[in-house]
Amino acid sequence: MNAEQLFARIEAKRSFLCVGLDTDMNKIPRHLWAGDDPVFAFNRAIVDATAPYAVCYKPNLAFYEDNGEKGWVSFRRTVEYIRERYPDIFIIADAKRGDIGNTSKMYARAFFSGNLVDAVTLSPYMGYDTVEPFLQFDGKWAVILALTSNPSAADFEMQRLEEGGFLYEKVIDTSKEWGTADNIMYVVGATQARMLKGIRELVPDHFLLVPGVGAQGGSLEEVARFGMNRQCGLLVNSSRGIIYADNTERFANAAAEKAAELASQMSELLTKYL
Ligand SMILES: O=C(O)c1cc(=O)[nH]c(=O)n1[C@@H]1O[C@H](COP(=O)(O)O)[C@@H](O)[C@H]1O
Repeated sequence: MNAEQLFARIEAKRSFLCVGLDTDMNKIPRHLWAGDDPVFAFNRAIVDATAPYAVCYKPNLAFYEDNGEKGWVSFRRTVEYIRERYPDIFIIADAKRGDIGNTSKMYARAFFSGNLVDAVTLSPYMGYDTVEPFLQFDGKWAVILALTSNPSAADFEMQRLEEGGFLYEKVIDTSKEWGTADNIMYVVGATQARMLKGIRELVPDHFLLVPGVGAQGGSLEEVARFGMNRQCGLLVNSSRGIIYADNTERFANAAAEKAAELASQMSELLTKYL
């Protein structure tokens, strides 16, 4: 999928919502625990309920790896289910990988061969050869961490450089030359919305993955005001705020309501800023 196709899907649904599948066994409703794969059963219900409002799903690998071998099976079943039932929906494996070229090549194959997912989140701090293998797959994306939503973003990303600017700006400015706006996206936390104005000067055309609305307190309105471009250019993620809206038997309906609420705000913001 390229940027134009992604934008077409955003326009069709009037939503730029990414639902984060950060599925924690301890937080899913008890009645699901008895089945053979409770995580998959939960994800399937969440996906079926939220698909009308979402253009993207983002399973975070940590939540699957925590369950060992079974976790990897739940992850695979989830992405295969989305592919089969909702082939238009973009899938990001939130794995935050990044290693020497020879190793990154294996990570890229693990996620992209067999069309498992469309994109993988990557840490850029080991440089070009960590990202390059992910750019060798047609239609696939590297999602590079730029300015993250966590308080500790101040430790490195927000460091001022002697040459001027912040380290995250250098990361964006350098790495944008490695690929194009059709295969590189940047992560910018919604809690950093005001910095989006400067980021848009560096990458006016790139898509940005923006987590941090909902549970982390970021403002959707500010994200759209400072970050939207001509092709929307935003995928805004919410995980806990949607998938754990309720932990009774009506959890999927509650998730759908939260997703619909966000999508309706997004529709208004598309009208206002696009
Ligand atoms: O790469 C990410 O997705 C990510 C980057 C970032 O800066 N902040 C951030 O919260 N995330 C991820 O986005 C999701 C946010 O989840 P909620 O806070 O529950 O909506 C989690 O999977 C985080 O790991």
